[in-house]
Amino acid sequence: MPKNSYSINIISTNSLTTQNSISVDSSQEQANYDSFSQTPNNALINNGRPEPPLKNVGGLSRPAPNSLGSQLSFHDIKYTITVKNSFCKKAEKKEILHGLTGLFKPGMNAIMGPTGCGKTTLLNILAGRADVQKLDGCVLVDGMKQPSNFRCMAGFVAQDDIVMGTLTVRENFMFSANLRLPKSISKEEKIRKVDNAIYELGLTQCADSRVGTDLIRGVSGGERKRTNIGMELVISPKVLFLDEPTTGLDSSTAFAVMSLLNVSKWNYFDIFSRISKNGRTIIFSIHQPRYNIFKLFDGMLLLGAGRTIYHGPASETLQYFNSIGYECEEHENPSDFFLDVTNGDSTAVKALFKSSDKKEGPDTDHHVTVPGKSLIFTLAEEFSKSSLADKVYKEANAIHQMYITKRASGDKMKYPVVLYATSFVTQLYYVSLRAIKNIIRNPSALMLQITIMFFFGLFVGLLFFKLGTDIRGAIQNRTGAFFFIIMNQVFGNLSSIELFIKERRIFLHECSGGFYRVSAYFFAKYLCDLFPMRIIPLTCFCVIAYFMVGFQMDVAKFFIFYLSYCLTTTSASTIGFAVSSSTKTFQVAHLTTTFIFVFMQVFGGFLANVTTMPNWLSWMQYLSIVRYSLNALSINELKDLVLYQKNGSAISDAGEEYLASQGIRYETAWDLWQNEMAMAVISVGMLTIAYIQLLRSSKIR
Ligand SMILES: Nc1ncnc2c1ncn2[C@@H]1O[C@H](COP(=O)(O)OP(=O)(O)OP(=O)(O)O)[C@@H](O)[C@H]1O
Repeated sequence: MPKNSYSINIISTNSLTTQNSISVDSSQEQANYDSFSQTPNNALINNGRPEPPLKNVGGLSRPAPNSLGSQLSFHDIKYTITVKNSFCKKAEKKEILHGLTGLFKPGMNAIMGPTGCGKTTLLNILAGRADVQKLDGCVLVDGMKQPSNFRCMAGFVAQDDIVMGTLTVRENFMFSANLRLPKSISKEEKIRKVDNAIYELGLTQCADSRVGTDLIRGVSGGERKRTNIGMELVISPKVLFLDEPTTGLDSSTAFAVMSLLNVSKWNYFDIFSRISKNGRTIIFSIHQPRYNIFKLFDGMLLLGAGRTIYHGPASETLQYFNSIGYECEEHENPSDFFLDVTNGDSTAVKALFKSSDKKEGPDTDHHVTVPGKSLIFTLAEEFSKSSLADKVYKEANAIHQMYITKRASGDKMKYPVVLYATSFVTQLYYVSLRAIKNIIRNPSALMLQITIMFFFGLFVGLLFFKLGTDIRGAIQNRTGAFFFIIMNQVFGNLSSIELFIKERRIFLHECSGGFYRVSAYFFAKYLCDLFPMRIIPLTCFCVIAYFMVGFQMDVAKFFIFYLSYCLTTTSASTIGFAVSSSTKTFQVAHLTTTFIFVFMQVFGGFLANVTTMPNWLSWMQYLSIVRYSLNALSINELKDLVLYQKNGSAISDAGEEYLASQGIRYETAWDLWQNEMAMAVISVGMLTIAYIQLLRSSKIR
């Protein structure tokens, strides 16, 4: 027997039972399970060559009936997207998945198929992460309607690694455990779970190394992938979804990762205590796994152009294809063979020629001459007619029928809804802690902001050093200083646009995974940006500039100056937040925010006198934070300012005269405070927009 000959090997001795939390009698349950499990005798497939049985397909036996995993069934799933190929063309509807039905049980369930066949789309649907507007059909979890927040209960490892690179592996695991495990679990228990995860995932060596970002070298690709998986395993979800977990890994690392997942069938984190040997449900999409990975699979769904080509026990796949006339060559990897079959090329097609005389084989000419979709269509039809499909569909339909019957009889059959594991305050605390760690570990942005403000304060101070009270330049120089200060503060806050764009993927992933509420993330990010990145640098600037320039030496006036400056900063930065939470790209956010700031500058009162503007245009000054800021600073400084002529005579109302000429009302305290209020209102308004946009984006998938 050649070492590398592949065949399906069947376990027949293990107790083939399943968990099924819907109330079916045990015989029915056993029957249901068996239809999805391996055939009881060693099968002779691979063109009839006998193979010794695998000791253990998947390395482990089937999970016990009281398994910790869930059973997911999906019924007539259709997913339709709207595609607009060009600006002039009308949008067209495109169906990606064409009425898929099936079920996944505790164990390792693979979704395979060529690129673009709809694996990720189906995975997202099963994980409750797909856009329900585009979805037709239903997904049942343990025979009950999938709750809308199912994504909070299940683990999901995305195709691209999404993990905070500035934190260490351990810190990332702790972040997940602290936010997603309930309060009832003690701190010590959480630490134990994290330690176990680190140990079991083989991350002990790099547990205290940073994961790494685009700029900072961190752990290796395989360790990064395992960190992503660990973030989900640490909460021991009943169902774990993984989108192409082996992509980008070398074959032995890929095997190591998949073997670890296979272990998790056995109630991953109880593996030491051996409390139980119950399995979890692991569903993943995968491209072309090597043979020893393929051997780990229990269930398999092979897709082609959104249709089912095969669905059933992984160990029966080759047998099935053999039965319809496709033969896996002796040294060929089954995964490559499946792709060849669905793509209609290479060895699979050669096999077709060989098997063309088979009675039940497909129409060889048809396959060879009509590649692509029609081949897929034929394969899908072939499967739908098979006895295997009959078994799977019967089982899935029985679950669906039971759900419909129970619902009709008034039983809501709702899956228990799990809300967030932690409170708003806890979430705010941990997200803030992470944000602060991020700033401390990547201090260049903060240091740059403080340094720029420090030097800019010095520059303004030197340029307008000790302005004095000589009437010839006092007012012009003061308004010039205000211009510098306001423009510096407004445009200096362009950096705020990166707040929600930079971490957008992490936010969407974590929000979908039930780490935190949008509000907790929003306030944590805002507060952790506001104080270190805005308030500290501006305080530095204010103190230097105010005293060097020599504005009026009055405590109240200094604090009003400081407040006006704070409000200018916050309103400018919140405009940046509102824009950045509404767009996905940095360039769009940058251009939009710059445009808004320039527009505000025009109506700010420096470049054009707003009193001389036509009415239809001058109202725009009320949208300008530059205008409010200038008004507040001017009233604060120029009111009650006594200036002196060359001959030494005092002029007490020169400042007021200037204010009047600019259309700035200054008589009452309200005239000053209404400008401060306006900036505060703009800040709150922009924060509200930013929050709503973030909330919206967390729901768009
Ligand atoms: N939002 C979308 N807009 C346009 N096309 C989409 C969208 N979502 C999915 N598709 C298309 O639907 C098909 C299935 O996509 P999906 O990502 O599910 O495939 P896949 O099997 O996971 O592919 P891969 O293996 O390359 O990751 C592809 O042709 C894809 O281009």
